[in-house]
Amino acid sequence: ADAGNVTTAMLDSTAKNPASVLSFGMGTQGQRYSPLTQINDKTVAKLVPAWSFSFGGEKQRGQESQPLIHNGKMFVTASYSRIFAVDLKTGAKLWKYEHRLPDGIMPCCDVVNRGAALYGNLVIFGTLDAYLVALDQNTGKIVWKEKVDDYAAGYSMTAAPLIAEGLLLTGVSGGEFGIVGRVEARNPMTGDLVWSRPTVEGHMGHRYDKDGKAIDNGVSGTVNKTWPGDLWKTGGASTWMGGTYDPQTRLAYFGTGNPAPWNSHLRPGDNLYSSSTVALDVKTGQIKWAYQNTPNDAWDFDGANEFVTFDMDGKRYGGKADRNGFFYVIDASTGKLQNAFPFVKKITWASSIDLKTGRPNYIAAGRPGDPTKGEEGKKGTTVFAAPAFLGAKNQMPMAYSPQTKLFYVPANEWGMDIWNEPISYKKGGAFLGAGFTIKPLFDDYIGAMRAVDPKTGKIVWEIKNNAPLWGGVMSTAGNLVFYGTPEGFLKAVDAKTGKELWKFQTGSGVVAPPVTWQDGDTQYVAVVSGWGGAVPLWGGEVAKKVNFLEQGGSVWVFKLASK
Ligand SMILES: O=C(O)c1cc(C(=O)O)c2c(n1)C(=O)C(=O)c1cc(C(=O)O)[nH]c1-2
Repeated sequence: ADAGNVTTAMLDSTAKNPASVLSFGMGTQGQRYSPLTQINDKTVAKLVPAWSFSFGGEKQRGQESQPLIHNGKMFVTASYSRIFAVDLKTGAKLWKYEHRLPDGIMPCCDVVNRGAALYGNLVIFGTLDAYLVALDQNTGKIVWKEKVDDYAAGYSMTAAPLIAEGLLLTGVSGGEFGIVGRVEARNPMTGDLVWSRPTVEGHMGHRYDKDGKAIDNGVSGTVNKTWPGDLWKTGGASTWMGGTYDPQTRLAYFGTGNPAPWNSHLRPGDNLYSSSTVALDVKTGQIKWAYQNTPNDAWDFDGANEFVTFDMDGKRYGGKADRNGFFYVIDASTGKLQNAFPFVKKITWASSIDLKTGRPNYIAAGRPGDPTKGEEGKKGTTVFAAPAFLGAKNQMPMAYSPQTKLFYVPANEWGMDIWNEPISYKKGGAFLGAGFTIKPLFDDYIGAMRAVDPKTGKIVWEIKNNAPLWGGVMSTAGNLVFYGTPEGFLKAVDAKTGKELWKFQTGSGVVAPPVTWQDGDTQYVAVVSGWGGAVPLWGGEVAKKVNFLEQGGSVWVFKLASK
């Protein structure tokens, strides 16, 4: 494995350097593709555990972390803002850091963390009370610690930070509490703020320097143009899944979450830049382009999902499997929509996306009613909507394979009854103005691992899964796709056909993405196991149906038996 300090050049080429996993996404562009072939469609049947490491204690719940691999060590975060360094050869603990969390943290969707970032000699991660902590990779000692925002106002951090062009780029969580989403850039070695860019219009003409002074952004905007009154001040659009970065376009891409509150009748207008992808100039924070997936979002569809860049017909595009059920292919340099097609069977809020205007063709009856009309007492008319608010795809990252030219999307088929209620903003209170009941659509499955062709919009193959899929995906040059299931399995399937080739029971549900690397002559695969995340908390009937595994907290490492 690589030794020494992690540099920008190493991060920009980590996808091509199979000795390490230096960033979330297995490369900042987030393809989650490995060129390694020792473990392949012919050999994978011989994959066996090399070691397993327990996160221990009573603190379990959702484990969504993607491990990082560098310099003979694994860096893996765990629930409740913990991080471990583990010896790659032996699986022995090298150090552990447990952030001291105050009472009253408010993560909406479990006490999760999705991973850390590596830079220089540091490993950096965000905490549930909205701090960033940078530790020495060798000792686990704190090098710097910065408060990002006020947890009592609903701010938290669950995403892995992104390093691009030598800067640390992070988002914030808290869309359900009416926080204001933003992207921040810091000096990764010191934690000093370089710029901060809010993702809610009203702040639209501005970004902020390190002293909080507004600087013209170069993107013109008008306060109140897409937000009524003062609602933009509590407008959500949180950047809770973090971002990706493409060294070719030199842009960082951040998805933005739902506009707050959920009740869309309180905020007529598009509510920019909620439920969008924003492309940022890394050095300045200027928004180079923005594309809104769900203008005036009424279903908590968010737009937070990852934008993964790839080559098609000699051009650079980004793919995004949105919670709203459509898969978008967008010019990564300009933001121009190239294609948008459904990747789930049932979508009730829009019939299609107009490729000329980039806007959805709404189905009016798909929008929950206005409580001020008093249709159902204080509630607005309840509608059945699909996808459910937990999305056609949620936080679990998809993969792209340049070999098969397919995206591998962990999709879910479900709907919900949803209605609106009156609501006003109160600091630290849930800011929804809506209620819901999630419902399965089919008897035999909710999850569906789907191979999606970005060019044709065709689903090339699918594998149904009883429970909702909530872990991420990895593709490899060995013609393999790896993914985990809430039923506890890590699976390997044929990337071209979807045929199942191998599976292993990890002992708890898998809601985290696998990784692979090669140390000397041996290829390894790792995945974190530990059931949790939003489904058991918010899934209602669905959660009852799938809560069949105990909680857990461990990381599993595999290699071929003959090695
Ligand atoms: O709006 C937000 O700030 C925000 C944050 C998070 C989060 O940080 O985990 C989730 C969501 N929204 C969300 O809508 C959602 O469905 C969700 C699922 C999960 C999860 O980890 O399982 N987190 C979140």
